[in-house]
Amino acid sequence: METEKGLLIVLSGPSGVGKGTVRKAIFSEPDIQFEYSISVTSRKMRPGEVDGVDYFFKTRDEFETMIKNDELLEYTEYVGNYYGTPVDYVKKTLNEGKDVFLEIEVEGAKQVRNKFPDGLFIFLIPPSLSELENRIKTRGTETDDLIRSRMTVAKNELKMMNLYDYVVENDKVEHAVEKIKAIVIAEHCRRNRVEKRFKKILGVD
Ligand SMILES: Nc1ncnc2c1ncn2[C@@H]1O[C@H](COP(=O)(O)OP(=O)(O)OP(=O)(O)O)[C@@H](O)[C@H]1O
Ligand SMILES: Nc1nc2c(ncn2[C@@H]2O[C@H](COP(=O)(O)O)[C@@H](O)[C@H]2O)c(=O)[nH]1
Repeated sequence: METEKGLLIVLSGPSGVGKGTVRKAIFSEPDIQFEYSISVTSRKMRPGEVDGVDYFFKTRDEFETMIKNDELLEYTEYVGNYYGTPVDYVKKTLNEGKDVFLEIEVEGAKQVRNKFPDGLFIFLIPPSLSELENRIKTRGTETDDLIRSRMTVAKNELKMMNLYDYVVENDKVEHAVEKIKAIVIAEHCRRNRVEKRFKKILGVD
């Protein structure tokens, strides 16, 4: 019998809204059944980041070779650095019937939507623009110039929220996590997957 493909879950939203924080909180839950797709980037490693855990860190040349070799499902140049999703991992994992979770910016999400129209696209929004700026500043990883660039991009990205299946406000991390988990369960139900899963667990046809 052919294995049913997993669900591709895409979490996107403007820089600083809390995508990484929410994603880490989701993956720290014991019952979570998604596989996280680690992105490739040409950006410099931040203190505390680990190659192969937070990102696969590459030089610009290495990244451009990956583009030429068609190794990326999507990629973009964001505020001076490349970011992309390795295609083989995503396809292999979905084919094994596992859900794959991407945490990417808006341009990349648009490219994924074109290739995987059946994916589940969730857009994270901040409680306000001033709170968004406050979060980027508080993180303390960007210079003032980069904060301004990220805020300019963010204002345009927020206009794209109507292209998503769901919009989730990240007021409190734990609320956003619960909402995203509920959305994924609802989508599985809508696509008749939960019923199949329970039947498998219960051993009924
Ligand atoms: N719900 C929240 N309430 C308050 N602060 C938050 C919340 N979620 C995230 N933050 C804080 O906001 C800052 C930005 O969060 P994070 O790095 O997760 O954002 P991001 O969307 O992944 O950013 P980027 O796109 O730049 O990688 C961090 O300092 C984080 O601790
Ligand atoms: N299009 C893609 N965007 C990605 C990917 N991995 C991360 N990102 C997004 O880039 C920005 C900046 O990230 P940072 O780590 O430098 O703060 C942020 O919005 C990420 O979500 C990817 O593979 N493709």
